[in-house]
Amino acid sequence: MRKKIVAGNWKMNNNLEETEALLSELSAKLPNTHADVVVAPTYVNLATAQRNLQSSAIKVAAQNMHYAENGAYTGEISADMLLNIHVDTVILGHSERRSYFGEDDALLAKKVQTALDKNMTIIFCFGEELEERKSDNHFTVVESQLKNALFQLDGTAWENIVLAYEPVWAIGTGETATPEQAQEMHAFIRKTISEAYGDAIAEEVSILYGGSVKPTNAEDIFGKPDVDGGLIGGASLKADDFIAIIKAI
Ligand SMILES: O=C[C@H](O)COP(=O)(O)O
Repeated sequence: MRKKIVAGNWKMNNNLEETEALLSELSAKLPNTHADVVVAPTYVNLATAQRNLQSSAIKVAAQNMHYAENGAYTGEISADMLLNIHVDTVILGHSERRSYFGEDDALLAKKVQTALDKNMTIIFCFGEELEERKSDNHFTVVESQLKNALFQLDGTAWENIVLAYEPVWAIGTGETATPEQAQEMHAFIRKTISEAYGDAIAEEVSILYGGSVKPTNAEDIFGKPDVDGGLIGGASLKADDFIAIIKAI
């Protein structure tokens, strides 16, 4: 049965002290849950987070990585550097990486391949912009994001991939996709995977929703059959909100 996952993407927030305080509050308040709980602090605090969570059920993920093994890539982080500090999960393709740092499908395909070569778990983000939804192109956009970055992989790769559908118009805006919009897109994503890889693989892939998930809407969104959890931004920075979202699953 596919996994339920609640992941917190802390983006460029929280200094060292704030990171440690949030981690200890989350550890202390973490409810019993069947879901995997993941947090993705900023790079400089990853090793600390990993150390502080050694005896916790909360997993640590990185927010990005480079595709190269090592070398002259100023400001970048490799898969081996993450694995060296025992971080084996990485978020790739977040819309902020795509729009502010020019990451396109071709680059993401390389990053995905490197992460898979290193046997890492990938939380792969994608989703349409507002104009694309308004012009009724959201299904086409999502399909092409998936096909361009992921559909060159063989079937076994999907064991290491978690999808995160994040409509860009819902990220940090307070405007959430309705549970029905999320379900409609998640069902479309699963059908698209099924057509390419077959039902068995499509049924096992966890598909998270991201975009203004809050304690007040989490239960309705997570209640939809093709929504397997969430990638949470703003609300994951407040322990009580994040815990409430975990409880909602
Ligand atoms: O990675 C998380 C998403 O960008 C969602 O962010 P948000 O919950 O602040 O809208």
